[in-house]
Amino acid sequence: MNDIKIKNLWKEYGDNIVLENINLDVKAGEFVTLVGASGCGKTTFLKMLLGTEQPTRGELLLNGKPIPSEPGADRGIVFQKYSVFSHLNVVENVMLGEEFKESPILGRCFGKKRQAIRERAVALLEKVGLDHALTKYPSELSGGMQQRLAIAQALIKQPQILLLDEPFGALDPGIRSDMHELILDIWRETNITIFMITHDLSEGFSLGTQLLVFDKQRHDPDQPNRYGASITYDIPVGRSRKQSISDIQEKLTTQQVKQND
Ligand SMILES: Nc1ncnc2c1ncn2[C@@H]1O[C@H](COP(=O)(O)OP(=O)(O)OP(=O)(O)O)[C@@H](O)[C@H]1O
Repeated sequence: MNDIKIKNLWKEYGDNIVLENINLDVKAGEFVTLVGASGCGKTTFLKMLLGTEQPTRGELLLNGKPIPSEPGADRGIVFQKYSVFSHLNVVENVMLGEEFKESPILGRCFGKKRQAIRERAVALLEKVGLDHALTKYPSELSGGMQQRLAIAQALIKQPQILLLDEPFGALDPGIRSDMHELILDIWRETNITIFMITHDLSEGFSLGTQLLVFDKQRHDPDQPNRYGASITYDIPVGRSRKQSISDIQEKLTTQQVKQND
């Protein structure tokens, strides 16, 4: 099991308090969606789960132990901007992570080992609907195809936790709904824990099982960095809807207006 427990977590950059007093329990296999005003610290939060940023204070526990302070194969991430390698073709992009794991110096395997990695990569590309484009380069792919590739790239390491930072934000609505189906299929098949940032509250409600709203509870107009955001709503969704979308939407809009003042 990969339960996550967060206790009184703070993140500060110098005198900019980004996150304060974050407390959270996430059971393995949840699909957690994160919403909040721009700049309130959602990406920073994902980076702490990934291990590329460290909390200033507090505890971030995975199965009762501190999350390792560096990225590991158990946690994969997909960003909004395409994070694939432009000089590698589709199948090579997916194989790369595994080749580096097997051969850290060369980053390339040979013979049967390479063949086995290739077969796994092709199977994943089939799952994300890119098996017809194995030898294409990223510049030849649409935005949706590049995000499918980035998802396959993250999945080849068989992570227990998948972190998605607005993965569909740049895509057209039709493509987005295809991507929703894809990510839900992957989540159901693998029982992986997903954390996904979105600016679209209805996406957060419809995809997630647990919706988190990040917001500042205290605000000082003269010192905007004095207080950080915390989790103001932690709602089970998909099962029950205790709060309405419009209620939360109103709070988010108010927060955005305050930040823009
Ligand atoms: N490496 C860093 N050094 C200093 N400040 C940083 C660093 N990374 C992020 N910040 C600051 O932390 C705050 C939160 O940024 P973050 O990117 O986490 O917000 P966000 O909620 O993901 O925003 P958006 O929705 O616009 O992507 C911002 O004020 C940002 O300037």
